[in-house]
Amino acid sequence: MDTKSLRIFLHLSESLSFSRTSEAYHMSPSTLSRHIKQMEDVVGYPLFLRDNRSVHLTPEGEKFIIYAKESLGAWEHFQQSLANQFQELAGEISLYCSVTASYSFLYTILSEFRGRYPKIELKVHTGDPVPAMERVLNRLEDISIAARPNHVPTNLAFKRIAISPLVFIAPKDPQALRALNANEVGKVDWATVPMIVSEDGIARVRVDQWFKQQQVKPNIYAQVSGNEAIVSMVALGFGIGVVPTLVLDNSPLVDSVQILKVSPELEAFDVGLFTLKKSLANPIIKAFWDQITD
Ligand SMILES: CC(=O)[C@](C)(O)C(=O)O
Repeated sequence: MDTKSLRIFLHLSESLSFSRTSEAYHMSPSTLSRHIKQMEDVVGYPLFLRDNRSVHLTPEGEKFIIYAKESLGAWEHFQQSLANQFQELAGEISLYCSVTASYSFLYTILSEFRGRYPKIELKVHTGDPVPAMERVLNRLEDISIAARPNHVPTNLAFKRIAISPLVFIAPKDPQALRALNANEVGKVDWATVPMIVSEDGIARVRVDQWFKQQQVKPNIYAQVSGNEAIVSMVALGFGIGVVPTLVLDNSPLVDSVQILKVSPELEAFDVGLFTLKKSLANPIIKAFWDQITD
């Protein structure tokens, strides 16, 4: 039976007045009567007893109220579930970050997001953080995690996740240290010590500036892409490196290296998410962005 008929029946079962119910449904009392008659034919029993002065429900009519309410409830429930399905955000986001960032941040970022938006699929690409911002600018990724440069392009939005000091690290083993002309912590011959630094990017800019300030030309032994590998090279005794502490904290080699106290200290990394400001008009990216609180 159609939902409109069920609603009309329920209205009449409450009003017990053909004139009021016909008015409510903008039909004449005789059309309403015909409607009810058709329903009674389908049900096979009279639903109402009527005479000139009053209208009463029959026992079958009473039972039919239960059926009508249940089926309308089920119908509404069904419609709601369709509506929810269309309102639920679905789609794909691509995210670029370093392996370290995936260890440190993805769990926190994604654990709530996954529950709230199960239909948003995530594509995570990991690698050297240096090109992370560029990849967003070039639309290779929707979002990336990286350190904020001193000048962020105006079409990019940035949201901080963490501050991580940028530190000089040396091998912990005293013999390995001595082999590097750095026999005492804090006493390093900066002109000769082999340096292991980022090939490029913010860390490299800061290290180069630091050496310039010291008026020393660094002896660059290795240029590495990806901070994790800098820790490995230093742990193996190849030189002194520069990495954000975040990378150290997540490195299996953390116990093989030590942080050197240097003055002045390097400017810390301001690590966070990048996306194109334009992309925030996309509800999926906006949903991801909005659930990050620094
Ligand atoms: C998140 C980031 O880009 C770091 C901290 O620099 C890294 O993981 O190397």
